[in-house]
Formats: sequence, C-alpha cells, structure tokens
Amino acid sequence: MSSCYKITVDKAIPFAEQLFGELGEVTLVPADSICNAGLKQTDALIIRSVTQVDESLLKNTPVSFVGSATIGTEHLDKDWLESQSIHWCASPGCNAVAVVQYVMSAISYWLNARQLTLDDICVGIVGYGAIGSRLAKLLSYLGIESLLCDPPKQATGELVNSHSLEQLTEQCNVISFHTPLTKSGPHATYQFINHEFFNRVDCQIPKLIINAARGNILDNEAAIKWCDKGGDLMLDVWPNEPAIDDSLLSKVMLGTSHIAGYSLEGKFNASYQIYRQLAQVLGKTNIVSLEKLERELLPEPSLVTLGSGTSLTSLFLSSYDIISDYQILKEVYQQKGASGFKFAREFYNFGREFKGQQWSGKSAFTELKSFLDNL
Ligand SMILES: NC(=O)C1=CN([C@@H]2O[C@H](COP(=O)(O)OP(=O)(O)OC[C@H]3O[C@@H](n4cnc5c(N)ncnc54)[C@H](O)[C@@H]3O)[C@@H](O)[C@H]2O)C=CC1
Ligand SMILES: O=C(O)C(=O)[C@H](O)COP(=O)(O)O
Repeated sequence: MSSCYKITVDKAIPFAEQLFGELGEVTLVPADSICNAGLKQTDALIIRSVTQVDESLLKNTPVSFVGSATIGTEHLDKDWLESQSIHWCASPGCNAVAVVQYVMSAISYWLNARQLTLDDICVGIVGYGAIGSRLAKLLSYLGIESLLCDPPKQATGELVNSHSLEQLTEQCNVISFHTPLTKSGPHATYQFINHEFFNRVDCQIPKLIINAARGNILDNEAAIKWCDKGGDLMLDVWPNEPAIDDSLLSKVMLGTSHIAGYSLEGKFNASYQIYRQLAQVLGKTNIVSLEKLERELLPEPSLVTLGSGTSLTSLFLSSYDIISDYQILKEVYQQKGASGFKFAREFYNFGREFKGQQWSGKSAFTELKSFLDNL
C-alpha cells in the first residue's frame, strides 16, 4: 500500500477516520459535494445510498474501489463498475437488526392505536433476506404468526414455504416489505406496491402496511388512495426521496425519514465491513478485529428503563421510539418544506440496537433480551 493512497469518504459515515485512516489518506466530503471533478485524485470512494455511482461520476478518475456503507445497492451502476474493473462492495446485513427493531416499534404503535394485541396479528414478510429472516425469527420466538413471500428464493429452493403476495393480502393484517429496489427481471419490485396490490387489501378491518425497504417500490398515488380508504400505512422510505410528497406525509399513520437502519451499531458494522474489504483489496492482512474496534469505538450501552407493568408493545416502543422520529419529521417538514427530509436525516441522533442497550426494571425480559442480543 502506498502511503498516499487517497480515500474519499462521505462525511456522514461514522468512524471513517478511525477505520479508513489506517489504510490511506482520508478526505471527508459532504454527500452533496461528491462529484466527478472532486475525484481526480481519489483511489477509493466510500459513499452512502444518496450517491449515484456511475460513469458520469467516475469517468476519467483513478477510482478503483467503491464501497457503499449500506445494505441497498441500487445506487451503484454495477455493470459499468465491473466493465471498468472497479472493485465495488456494500455492507450486507449491516443494519438489519435496527430495521427489525423499527418494524417491531411500528407494529407496537399500531396495535395500541387499534386496540389490538400481539395475539391478533398475522404478519406477512415480503423479502426473506437479512432483515426479513431476522424479523420472522423474532416473531416466531414471540409466538406471533407470520407468512413469508420471497419468490426469488422460492425459485432457487432456498425457501420452501414461500407464499404469494396475494396470499399475504388475504391472510395477514400486517404486511412488512423488505426487498431490494429492482427495475428489471421476473421479480422486479419497482412500484410493486401499487393500485392492484392495495385493491386486494380490504381495509374494512384494520390493516397495516409497512415499507422500510426502498421508497420507489411503492406507487405514491396508490398509497394516497389507500390511506383515504382507511388503510394504515407506515413509511420509512418514500417515492422520490428526498423530495417526498407532503400529501402522502399528511396521510400516513407514521412516517420517518429513511432512518430505520440508523443505529450506531448498524453504522459501525457498515464502516467496518467496507474497511475490511478495502484492506483485503490493498493486501493488508493484519486488520483490527471487529470485537476490538467495537470495544474501543462504541460507547457504553444506553439505559432503557422499563416500568414494572411493561408490556411487550411498550417494551418495543421504549427500545426504539418511532413516535418521536415521526414528530421530528413532521416538525422539520413544516419548518423547512421539502428540504426537511434531508435535514432530519443529516442531524439524526443514532440510537442503539438491542445489544447496545441495557434494560432495567423488569427482570422477566432477561431471556428475550438475550435472544435479541444475538438476533
Ligand atoms: N429503511 C432503511 O433504513 C433500510 C432499508 N434497507 C432496504 O431493505 C432491503 C432488504 O434488506 P436485506 O434484507 O438486508 O436484503 P437481502 O438482500 O438480504 O434480502 C432481500 C430479499 O428480498 C427478496 N426479494 C427480491 N425481490 C423480491 C420480490 N419481488 N418479492 C419478494 N421478495 C423479493 C430477495 O430474494 C432476498 O431474499 C435492502 O435492499 C434495502 O433496500 C436496508 C437497510 C436499511
Ligand atoms: O443500508 C441501507 O440500505 C439504507 O437504506 C441505509 O440505512 C440508508 O442510510 P444512508 O445511505 O443514509 O447512510
């Protein structure tokens, strides 16, 4: 490795200097300023989901490594990167637990609002990957019924008990989406939550749809129409981010600013995964272990105080406070208009995942806590 190996990193990626500083000279740049002209001296580029990485960004630059500190990869033009022999990677599963924590808080809020209990629900999980499988595992542990829908995994035989989206709409009162955004192929997800889908979800009785995957798997107009009919919709991700539709924001039951994966642990995992892959590409073998860095860089667990009569729903709401994130988004949107969405993300205060929390006050949850710590 040359001492002047140049690494440009989105400045909103935590732990960048501590990790990538070991591998080269780090320049932190705000996402909005990452541009072709600024990459003329860059060997490795480390970005988030908001930076489109394609020919127009990288042509005539020396960039030979692109790392995305995210699970999603639709912002990378992988065909072009591969055609140029530019090594690309992302951070699979990095913040999967944070998204599960988000979904459990969302469901808990809905159950309280609709005066239902965990025993009343059957949860449809669309996309049985890192997030969907962890969600299913937790629901099963809690004795909550769930149905899985993952046609690509059904086709390869990785999932034998996959149901169709139609079956989920008939049999589930909660459906949570955890697919990537894809625009082509037999299982494309672009706007697959559309009029046809919503027409099948009878909202005469309470039904909850959660999208914490990607905004453009949802059709904006169809979503508004369904909310007008009385459907309960919770969105972390929105069509056309960051320019979200204020009409849709006013109709959802809860909405947040694409922060379901914004946990300190998730951010740390993402940065570590890219650090490890860049180190490998550079042929550096003595990388620092995840456990050692976790001990050094992550703060002490945060304290979550549970009252003596805490129910499972209030436990999940205490573990991650979705209501407060909804209020923040509404407030900044009112104050700042369309730029409010970006603002809420930029100044987000990362929370802790289950394993970064210490629960006190209700010993009955010790077993659940240890299950969640290892999710
Ligand atoms: N809101 C947020 O902050 C976050 C959102 N995400 C989003 O969540 C998505 C899922 O994350 P992971 O579970 O880690 O991904 P994953 O790649 O592990 O799993 C995705 C699963 O979706 C399945 N799938 C693909 N097309 C499908 C279709 N048409 N119908 C049903 N299933 C389909 C795949 O076969 C795969 O099993 C990511 O691609 C990302 O876009 C990820 C992290 C945070
Ligand atoms: O990991 C993903 O995929 C996500 O959606 C991220 O949580 C989004 O985070 P940023 O791209 O804003 O870091």
